[in-house]
Amino acid sequence: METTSTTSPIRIGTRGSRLALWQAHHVADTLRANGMEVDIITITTKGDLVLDKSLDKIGAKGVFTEELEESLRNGAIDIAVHSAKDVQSTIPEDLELLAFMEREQVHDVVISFDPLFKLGEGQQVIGTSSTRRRSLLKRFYPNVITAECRGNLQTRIQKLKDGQYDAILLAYAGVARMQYDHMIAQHLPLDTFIPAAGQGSVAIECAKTLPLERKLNLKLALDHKPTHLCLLAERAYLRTMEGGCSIPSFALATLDADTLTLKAGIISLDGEELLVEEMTGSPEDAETMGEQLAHAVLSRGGDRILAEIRKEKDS
Ligand SMILES: NCc1[nH]cc(CCC(=O)O)c1CC(=O)O
Repeated sequence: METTSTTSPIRIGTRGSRLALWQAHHVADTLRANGMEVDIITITTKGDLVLDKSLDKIGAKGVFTEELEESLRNGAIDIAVHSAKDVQSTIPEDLELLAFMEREQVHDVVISFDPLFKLGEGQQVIGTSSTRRRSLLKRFYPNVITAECRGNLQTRIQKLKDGQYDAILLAYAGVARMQYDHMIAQHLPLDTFIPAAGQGSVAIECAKTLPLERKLNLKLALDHKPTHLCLLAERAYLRTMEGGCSIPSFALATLDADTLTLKAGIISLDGEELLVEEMTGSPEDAETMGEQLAHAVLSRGGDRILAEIRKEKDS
């Protein structure tokens, strides 16, 4: 077979979890469809190894990304594939986010072996590892008991099966990609369970030194412009909040014709205080909007909520 590519195959670096591999294969398929040759290289990260600690306790930024970034630097891989949600808000100076792939539905879902399960009915133990989901549960379903649930999707579902929880909360995107749709008991509404910045999109990272022609070809094949614009706004919000994944903040941008809408906020760990701000503007101003919205949230009490969260974490 003849190929249009005259250079060496694109080496795609990925974590080894099933979701990560799905994402890497999604990238590989898309690149092949664009006439490129690819190799997938699996790399184990700290986030995959340390399963007995809650993510906000491991604390280090980028527990899922560090090893992949090192491989970009030393040239072992050309691109790294991440869940956009797991990419820290500020990436190292020598690397860049080249592309964001078209976003899957962005909401959270309730997963249970009981198809009739409904949040808030009776005594329920809900598994989650995200401070955002835990805080939102406390606010909107004050009677549920939340329990730590870490690990990759298969591990979490196994824990659910073992009876550790009545249900768990997950991102729809991962559930759909792993074909666990049949276990969805409830779809959580976007107006209350606002997702984490970047949820549902796949991010492509590379070293700034990757040859320009290669970068352009990759971007052309993989980048979804509307998703990219939305993620610029959400990530600027996250960066300005200095949130990281351990802070219960959330941000969701949507693009409708030529109007970008950004809704974002923060919630206290006990769920008592919820701040949500919304803003519309031009997609050209995506990053400025994220920054402005963060400043609005901070000045309206978000700074105090953040300080309290940091104090609780340090104690
Ligand atoms: N932090 C783990 C993680 N990173 C991305 C996803 C789901 C898929 C996505 O949002 O792209 C998940 C699991 C979850 O939150 O349910």
